[in-house]
Amino acid sequence: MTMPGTAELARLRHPVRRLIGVGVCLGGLGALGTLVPFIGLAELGRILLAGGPVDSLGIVAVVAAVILGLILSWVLTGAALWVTHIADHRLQATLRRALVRKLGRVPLGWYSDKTSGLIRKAVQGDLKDLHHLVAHHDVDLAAAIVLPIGGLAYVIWLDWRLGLLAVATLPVYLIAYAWMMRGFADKMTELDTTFARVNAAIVEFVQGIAVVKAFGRVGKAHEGYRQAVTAFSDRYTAWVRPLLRLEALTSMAVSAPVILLVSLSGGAWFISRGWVAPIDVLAEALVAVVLPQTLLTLTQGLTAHRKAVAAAGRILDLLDAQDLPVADRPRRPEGGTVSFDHVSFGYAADRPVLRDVTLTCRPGTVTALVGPSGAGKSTLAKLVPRFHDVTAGSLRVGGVDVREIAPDVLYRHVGFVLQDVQLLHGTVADNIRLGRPDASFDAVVAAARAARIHDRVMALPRQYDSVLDEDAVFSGGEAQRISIARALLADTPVLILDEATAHADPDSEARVQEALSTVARGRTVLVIAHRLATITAVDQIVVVDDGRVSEVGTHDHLVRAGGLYARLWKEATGEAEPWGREPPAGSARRAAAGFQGAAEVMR
Ligand SMILES: Nc1ncnc2c1ncn2[C@@H]1O[C@H](COP(=O)(O)OP(=O)(O)OP(=O)(O)O)[C@@H](O)[C@H]1O
Repeated sequence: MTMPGTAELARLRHPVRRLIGVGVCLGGLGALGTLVPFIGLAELGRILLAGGPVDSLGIVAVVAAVILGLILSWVLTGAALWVTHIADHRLQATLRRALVRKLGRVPLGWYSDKTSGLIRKAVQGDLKDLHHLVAHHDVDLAAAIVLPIGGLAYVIWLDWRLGLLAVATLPVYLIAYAWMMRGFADKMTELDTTFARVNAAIVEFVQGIAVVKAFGRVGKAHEGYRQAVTAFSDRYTAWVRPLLRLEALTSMAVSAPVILLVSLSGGAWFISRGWVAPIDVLAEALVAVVLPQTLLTLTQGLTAHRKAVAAAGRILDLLDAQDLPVADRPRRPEGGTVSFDHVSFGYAADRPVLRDVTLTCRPGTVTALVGPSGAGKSTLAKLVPRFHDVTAGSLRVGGVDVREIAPDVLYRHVGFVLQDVQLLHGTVADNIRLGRPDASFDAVVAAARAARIHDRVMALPRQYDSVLDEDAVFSGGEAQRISIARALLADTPVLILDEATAHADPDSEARVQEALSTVARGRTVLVIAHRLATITAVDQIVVVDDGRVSEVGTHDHLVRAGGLYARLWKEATGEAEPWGREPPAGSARRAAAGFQGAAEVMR
């Protein structure tokens, strides 16, 4: 993550820069107003201590000026904060909209556990953390600059030597503070890293508690957490303890008694030399006491500011994510043919995952991608709905390069059922309707029936109106069948199916396979097959090995060829004769019924 500099922060605050500017001006004027009572007190003293009759009119004028100054100061500071809080609300709304727009424009492959965590943090925490940066920091800073400058200007106007006296103790504080803050960023990074270890130890402990307990390792897991906490607390104490002692000493330099002592004793000497009048010393002492307050306000806001800057960095990282490139003049795909033409792709530039893949999948056929784990099957299939864009070659759907199809048109053309099914918080019917919100209830039921999930839904307390995670809790296999119903209702000409590996329960698996066979009818289907027994009857089996297509053919053809597929088939089934036509008995035979059924339905 990049820590934003001034330019980046200015970019983030750009939409509300005028409001912040108004807030800063009002805050600066308000800060000047706080000087009025102090100057007024000094002037009052000057009038009262002057010889001769008391100037009552002068007193009234000064008191009126003090009251007016106080009221103005409150009103202006209040108005400044009101304006910057409006800016904060506007910026939050603008950034929320920008984040939502960005989420709609990034490629699907951008979404991962890491980015989902970042989005959650940005929306839940980071936007709130910006509050200090927008609503307070600049106003505080304006006051911290204007108040000392105004106060000092007044004292210097009285006598320049009094100006020096007013800031006499400040250098002690500033030098000590700079010494304490040396290496602050590095120390904070170090502490953040140690604290991240504490968090990781907590997460590890909580997530793995079942396994840890089952294997009787609770003591060991506790130990990891204890060590992480001790390391953090040792480092923190080692850094902070000497600083606290020093801070206690140096903050004395800007405390009111010390400032008054310096001002009055120094002032007495000035008076004895005939440089200034006694009342001028009083005015200087009052102003000198106020000056350090602004510094303290700034340092107190330092942690909130630091948090806000880090939050701004994370938000900018999200907003700067690369958009999915969209063609200026998009074209519409015709039909459901999917063709890979010398396609290469890699997640990192120096590590190709797919190399020179050429392949055609025709409407009304089922193509199964098989191969060793990590060979690139999922990556290949996910290129079709543009989870990522090819790095070389071309991938066409309906005769048009996917990069030339408008994303919404592409998503209406290519549906996918992934292993990691995402069901949304909402009713069962809404979840099935996701791809076609205007579908009738009858169409929803028909899709659920075809996906073999209707009976299960009817057994729920509120049937199709049951809400996920409230009165509808589905097993992995059932969730997959809901997502199959969703794909069926969306009725896309091309369908990508990531065959579920997680649902080993034979009954659930057989039902998922049955459901898939219905979906396959009349479409171009690309199946990522993890169990070979389920795809023996498909039209085309594509063997992917280390990112290349190593074999293409039907089950019989590939088994006879005696290559990688034949070896995988033998391993999967334990058959002595790899060229045996019949799928093995038991669960594999049951599973095989799925895509065989699909292929038969299509013929
Ligand atoms: N989002 C990603 N970022 C970086 N590398 C990835 C990503 N997804 C997959 N890979 C890598 O790409 C390679 C191919 O992965 P892929 O998931 O396509 O293989 P697969 O054949 O589908 O494997 P499996 O059968 O185990 O699911 C692997 O080395 C994997 O680590």
